[in-house]
Amino acid sequence: MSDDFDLNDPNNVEGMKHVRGLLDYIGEDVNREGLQETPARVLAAMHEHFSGYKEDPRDHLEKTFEEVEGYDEVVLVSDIDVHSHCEHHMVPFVGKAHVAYIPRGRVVGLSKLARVVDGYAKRLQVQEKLTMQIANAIEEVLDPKGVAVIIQCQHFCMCHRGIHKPNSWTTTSKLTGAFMNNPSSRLELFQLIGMNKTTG
Ligand SMILES: Nc1nc2c(ncn2[C@@H]2O[C@H](COP(=O)(O)OP(=O)(O)OP(=O)(O)O)[C@@H](O)[C@H]2O)c(=O)[nH]1
Ligand SMILES: [Zn+2]
Repeated sequence: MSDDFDLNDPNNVEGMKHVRGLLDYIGEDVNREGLQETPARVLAAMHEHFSGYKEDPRDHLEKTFEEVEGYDEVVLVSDIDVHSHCEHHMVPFVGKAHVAYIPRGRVVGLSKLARVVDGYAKRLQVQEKLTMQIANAIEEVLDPKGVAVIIQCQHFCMCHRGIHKPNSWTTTSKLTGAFMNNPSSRLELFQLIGMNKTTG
């Protein structure tokens, strides 16, 4: 159990009651030994999974660096692990995000792009909205010459329940500025990502 989880906090007391209700709902004996700490563990896990509500991910992009000798080519951070939860079923969707931008005079710390992804992913989401929120944040704060966000995920609600298609992947993308308007920038992006995609 994480040290900062307070069993006596009224919010947590109430939350644990709800988890016990769900355990009862699925037919469990809520009093058996193995489940004694489960309600608290579930809440602590939810704090982690949904920590994004406590932040404005755009804040991560405020600090920038200008001493980059005028670098104005593609900056791509690829294969950023995504772990989010769909808002329809509250089950995970997991995969990768590729985030790129073309700077206009200043660059941002590379880790901050992954922090923006996490800040929005750690909420209840739909993949399309997650894609747009990341792209909009970079667009608004950095005002770059172009932004590209491509997300590829497996949705547990589609893979492990319902239609049961465990091999299905969902790809979403948002391209702006040069990535949208300039075919050679787009081609370069896809080559850098290794997707070899040549959408025209
Ligand atoms: N567009 C979009 N749909 C999603 C996402 N995550 C889950 N879904 C879909 O949300 C839909 C919810 O459909 P409903 O018919 O209301 O719910 P359901 O009866 O549980 O649907 P099934 O999954 O088909 O059994 C499903 O088709 C899911 O595949 C997402 O990120 N984007
Ligand atoms: Zn779902």
